[in-house]
Amino acid sequence: MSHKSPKDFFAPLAVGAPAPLREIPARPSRAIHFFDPSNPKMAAKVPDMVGTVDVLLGNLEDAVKADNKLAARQGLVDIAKATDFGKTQLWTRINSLDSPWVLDDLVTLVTEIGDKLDVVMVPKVQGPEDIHYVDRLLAQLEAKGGVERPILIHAILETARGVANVEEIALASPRMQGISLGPADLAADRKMKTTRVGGGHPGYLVRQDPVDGDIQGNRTIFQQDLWHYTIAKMVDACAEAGIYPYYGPFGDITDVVAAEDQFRNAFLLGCVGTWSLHPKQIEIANRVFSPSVEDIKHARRVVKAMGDGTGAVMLDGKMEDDASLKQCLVLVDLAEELAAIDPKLKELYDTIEIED
Ligand SMILES: CC(C)(COP(=O)(O)OP(=O)(O)OC[C@H]1O[C@@H](n2cnc3c(N)ncnc32)[C@H](O)[C@@H]1OP(=O)(O)O)[C@@H](O)C(=O)NCCC(=O)NCCSC(=O)C[C@](C)(O)C(=O)O
Ligand SMILES: [Mg+2]
Repeated sequence: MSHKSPKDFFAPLAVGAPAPLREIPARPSRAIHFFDPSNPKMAAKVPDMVGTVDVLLGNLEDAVKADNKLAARQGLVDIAKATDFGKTQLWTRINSLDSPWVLDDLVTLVTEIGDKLDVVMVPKVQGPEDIHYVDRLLAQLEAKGGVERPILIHAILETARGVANVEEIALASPRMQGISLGPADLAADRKMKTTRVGGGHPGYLVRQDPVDGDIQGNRTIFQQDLWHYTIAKMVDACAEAGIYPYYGPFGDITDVVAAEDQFRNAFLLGCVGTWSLHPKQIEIANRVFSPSVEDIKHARRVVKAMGDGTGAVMLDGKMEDDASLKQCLVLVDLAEELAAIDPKLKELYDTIEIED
């Protein structure tokens, strides 16, 4: 296998394309809100959603009817041209690389609205070769369209081969911004026997041992997380590459409680955000992926108690040291990033008083 030199890795892939970024900026992206630009009712809501959600994503792939593919592409161009997105990011999900639409998706979007598009989400990524293809094409189109900053790439992990190659995918290009779980396609590709879009399954469980040998007796069951292995693997791949992991879709729109649980599991495991498929999932995602007041209060106390950041101290009967401080700094840094774009959170975090 041939490797690129570090020098070439950070060189533009087309004459006239912008230089790749050395680091992917930590822009808040708690909810990536999906809309179908060919659906007039949804499209009409998008301008008013600016500022209420970190990312608005014009979806062109699955969930858009085949007959509406061209209308969705054009609808996204029209919305992007007519809207000032402020601090809200604009992403798209293009059609899959083996589809008849994807080439025109990329050509049209980059040349028409490349200056407004922050991230291109690529579905069903199988390996680094898929990222290399999009990488070169984006560079050519950026050069053609005079785009001045590189458009980033986000991969969806939704095939068994993609999961097997996740580390290589994460490291495939300096454009890689992050990776999301695609639980529905992944389940089908793996031949899992589920029929839901993300979330748990009541049959996937561990049962308490029989009490006094009574097998038929009342035994507590603990439902397990079907996605733990994949999310953990994705989080490690993203952390190694310096990019951002995301949960993905939770299809039971009415079950806001289980959606919140799934999102929180992902947050605790290292994800920075999730998808929102319906307006009511935005508030859940924004809340879950923002550190709580209690977390920030505790984190700031540890930072204060640790002084120069070395050694060990006792706080409330617990040992704190260099490593627990680093965990606290993850939360403190995230709170600062979020406060910079969310005035309500800034106010909330600013009013926290730290005890000794
Ligand atoms: C579920 C659906 C059909 C329910 O749509 P509905 O109209 O029946 O729902 P509603 O509750 O009646 O909607 C209330 C209002 O909100 C609007 N609305 C509703 N949703 C949105 C939205 N997203 N953005 C903006 N507005 C929205 C809707 O138009 C309506 O407007 P109205 O009050 O004027 O009548 C609809 O919400 C929807 O189509 N959401 C997006 C679905 C989507 O993008 N799916 C693809 C991502 S998941 C995926 O692909 C899997 C993956 C990763 O690939 C893999 O695991 O393999
Ligand atoms: Mg899918």
